[in-house]
Amino acid sequence: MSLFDSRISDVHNRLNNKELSVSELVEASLARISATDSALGAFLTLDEEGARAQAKKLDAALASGEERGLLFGLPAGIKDNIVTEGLRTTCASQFLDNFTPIYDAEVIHKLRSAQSVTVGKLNMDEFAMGGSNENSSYGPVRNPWDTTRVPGGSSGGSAAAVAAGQVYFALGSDTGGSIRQPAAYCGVVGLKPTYGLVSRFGLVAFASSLDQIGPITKNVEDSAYVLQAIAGHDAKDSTSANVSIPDYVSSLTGDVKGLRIGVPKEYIGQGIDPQVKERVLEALKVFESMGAVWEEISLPHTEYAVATYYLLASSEASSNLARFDGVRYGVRADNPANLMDLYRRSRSEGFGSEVKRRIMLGTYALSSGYYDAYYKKAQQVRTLIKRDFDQAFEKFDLIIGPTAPTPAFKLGEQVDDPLTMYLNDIVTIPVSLAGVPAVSVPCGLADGLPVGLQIIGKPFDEATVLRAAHAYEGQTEHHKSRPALA
Ligand SMILES: NC(=O)C[C@H](N)C(=O)O
Repeated sequence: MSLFDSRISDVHNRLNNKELSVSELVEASLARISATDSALGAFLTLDEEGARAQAKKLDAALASGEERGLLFGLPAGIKDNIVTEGLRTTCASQFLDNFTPIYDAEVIHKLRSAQSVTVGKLNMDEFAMGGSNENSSYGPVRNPWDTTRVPGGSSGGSAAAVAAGQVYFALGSDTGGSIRQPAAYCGVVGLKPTYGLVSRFGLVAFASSLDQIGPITKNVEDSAYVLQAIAGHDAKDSTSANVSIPDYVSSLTGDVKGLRIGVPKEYIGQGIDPQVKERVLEALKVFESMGAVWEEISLPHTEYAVATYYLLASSEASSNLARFDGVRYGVRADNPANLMDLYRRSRSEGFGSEVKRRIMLGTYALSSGYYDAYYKKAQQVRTLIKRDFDQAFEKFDLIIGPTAPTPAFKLGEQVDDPLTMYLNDIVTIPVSLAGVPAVSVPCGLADGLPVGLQIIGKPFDEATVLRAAHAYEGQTEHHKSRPALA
């Protein structure tokens, strides 16, 4: 068994018993990265020196018996749209190729307090726009289960790095599925928290009303640990919720007897691969065997979710990305004739084609004369989608379905077809628009590729989502299957 197959609590026991040191953990992570990353392309920046120095410090703390943080000594990878002081942060965009932040995101600050070790920054779709990691300026990430396939996106590097045992856990960000879909494709656990639970301070904004940071891990218990470390109110993020944070780790132990589960017929109907549907139905049987009850429900506005998302997310992106003008950050066009020329050329040369597509779409939707028909209408539909969830949660504790309609597809298969690419998020996007929490857990294979089960909960009820996921995991072996490259 590899070091990276054991749970956080097991690693902590071994550190306690002096069977293992933090330096050994960090060396194992760096060795694994050097052995596998030329095949995967998960890392954009490695901080070997920083990681080794931090490991030394933590080993000294261990020897002196100081109190330890929740994630003590665990090598972690960070999606490259989360700013890290002194460590290059590119958002996988050539626009930010030379950008080194001068401060840490709040989640990085929290990881520091929890005493994990950041080993580097992870590849992604440029500015988190994409579902395959093929929109990175630095080349795609490959799926550790089959390197001819995509790892999903936009947190593809985060999911692949965890699946391949390069790091213990990773942070990703999810706007319309970017944590859950790559977690599903790579056979790992990906949690998108309730909007507002985790601070967005220092997350490079894509669509501010949707973006959330969350953990990608090998199992549900570890997910609870990482969430525990990063959740909580932050005055620096005006949308951060001031709610009390439960003990996620200890609430894992309850059972799921009597839990009421709704299964939207729209999530297992047309467009869903039959094998994916089969795996979901098998998972529901496991829940039944544990005493939960489920019935089919309807979330009637599901069919409008993808269109609504691409109007709203692109509108917000067009506004957020206005700050990349060639003056304030990153790359600047050579010898501009005047200020307009500097803006125009820096943006034309700096952004990739998907980012440009979203900026144009969003600018169009927000422009006068079209605003009411597109942006405002999409906001109204978002409310209807949110109401579907509110109504379902009056009767049910959880909603369950697949995370993605198919398993991982081949590299290159959908790059020229943005609409097909957008439809991969058909069952993650409604959850994002409603702002509710959801986790993707492995629920078996289809043609040798992982399938993800999506467990969706009430706002700020991550404890129930994780408890159900943990109970399911305890009854199955799916999370133990490992990719060829692990
Ligand atoms: N960012 C996300 O959550 C993924 C989604 N596929 C998008 O491109 O917007």
